[in-house]
Amino acid sequence: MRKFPEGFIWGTATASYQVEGATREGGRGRSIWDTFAHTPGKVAQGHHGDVACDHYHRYLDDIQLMKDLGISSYRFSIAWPRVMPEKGRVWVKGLDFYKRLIHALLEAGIRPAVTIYHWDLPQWIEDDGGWNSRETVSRFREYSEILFRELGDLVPMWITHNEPWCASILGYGLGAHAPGLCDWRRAYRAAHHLLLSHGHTVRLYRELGLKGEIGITLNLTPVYPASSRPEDVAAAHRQDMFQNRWFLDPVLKGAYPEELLRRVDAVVGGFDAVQPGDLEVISAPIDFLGVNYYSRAVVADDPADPLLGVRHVPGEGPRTEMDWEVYPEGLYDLLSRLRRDYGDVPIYITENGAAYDDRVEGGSVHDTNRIEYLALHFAAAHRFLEEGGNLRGYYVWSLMDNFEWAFGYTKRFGIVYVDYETLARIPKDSYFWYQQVIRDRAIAP
Ligand SMILES: OC[C@@H]1[C@@H](O)[C@H](O)[C@@H](O)c2nc(CNc3ccccc3)cn21
Repeated sequence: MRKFPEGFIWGTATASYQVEGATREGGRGRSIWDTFAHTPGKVAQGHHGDVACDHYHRYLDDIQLMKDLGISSYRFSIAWPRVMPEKGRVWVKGLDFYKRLIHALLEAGIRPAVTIYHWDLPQWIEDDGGWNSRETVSRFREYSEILFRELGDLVPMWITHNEPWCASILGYGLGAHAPGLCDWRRAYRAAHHLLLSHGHTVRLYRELGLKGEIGITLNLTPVYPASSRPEDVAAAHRQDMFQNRWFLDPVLKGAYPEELLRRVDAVVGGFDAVQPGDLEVISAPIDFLGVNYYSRAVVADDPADPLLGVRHVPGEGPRTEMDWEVYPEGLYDLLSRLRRDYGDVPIYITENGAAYDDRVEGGSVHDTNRIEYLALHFAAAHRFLEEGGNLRGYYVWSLMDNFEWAFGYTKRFGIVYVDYETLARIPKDSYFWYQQVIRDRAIAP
């Protein structure tokens, strides 16, 4: 058996817009994802989060599932539109649901890990410029201060942002996510303001003297060259800069990659969002780095690509329902690279999991493919730990099937199946497998 350390944190993760529903309850205002999902053509089959998994009303049953699972921590996000539903209005009572949720988690012996922002920006803030506007930085700090003052003594772990790369590139550059804009200049500016708001919020957390830990979650994708040809190796370097170092370097080294700044200058005419002192704020020391890992990228040189001169090529591994290659070695390589290039920063894997075409058969879901995926990735994490890696915990994405952004409910990541007709929860075989791993604090050799 491959044992994990005493005190290793086993968890599961979700996000507000993906599971809560109740989008018109408790005084909640509209988010950019309400707008985006209700815009025809943006989300598969016209799906939206109005009901989702109805976690807002079923959270006690879901906590019982977590308690039976045996996890020590649950990562979830707070919906900003519940606290700032409209311009000029703060609705602290919008936190009542989260206070109930947190107290119930603590009573169940489960450590709450709160993501302050997981993409559901209040629509009125987007109407005011959203993450393209520097004003949103101060609004995010104001929002964070409300959370810290209301929940700071109850919540021991805070994540400022989930995947600023996605929020900026997918939301403002490629238009695949809310708010659905296709403007690279806004994407770069949004990325900078997301990072700046992270730094100010970390500083605020320190100023308030709160006793927990705070960090940021980045989606990180190790990049491999399609061949050993120098031009493919150079292409992988460029993709790594765009995919990973763009956010890792400012947060952990206090500087953007020089080559990125040159490309931004060439593509959008300069990085006018950066002001003196910003990078010092962004690199405020953090207590941990949250890593979301799902798969790797393999790239070849392609001069025809205007942005980076790269072409993605498929890896040779099996694929999940998201058409992502199953490549557990990439997790080990990623964690080792972080330790090598960024020092011994404590790491939590804040998301890892897979979507598969799960079917209910006689009241069970035999998701052996997901068990295999998780076993291979747990083994990669264990290898890193064995080499002295500073890995604190692992949050499986996701506790339950949920709203998978532009794919709607067509992709299932949960270790618990959700019947969207009845909202019944059915623990999958992977739930019971994970339950045993937690009991053993080990995986089979
Ligand atoms: O797609 C699965 C999850 C998603 O449900 C989470 O909300 C989000 O935090 C998340 N991030 C990734 C990895 N990054 C990513 C890459 C391409 C598109 C969307 C997300 C996967 N996931």
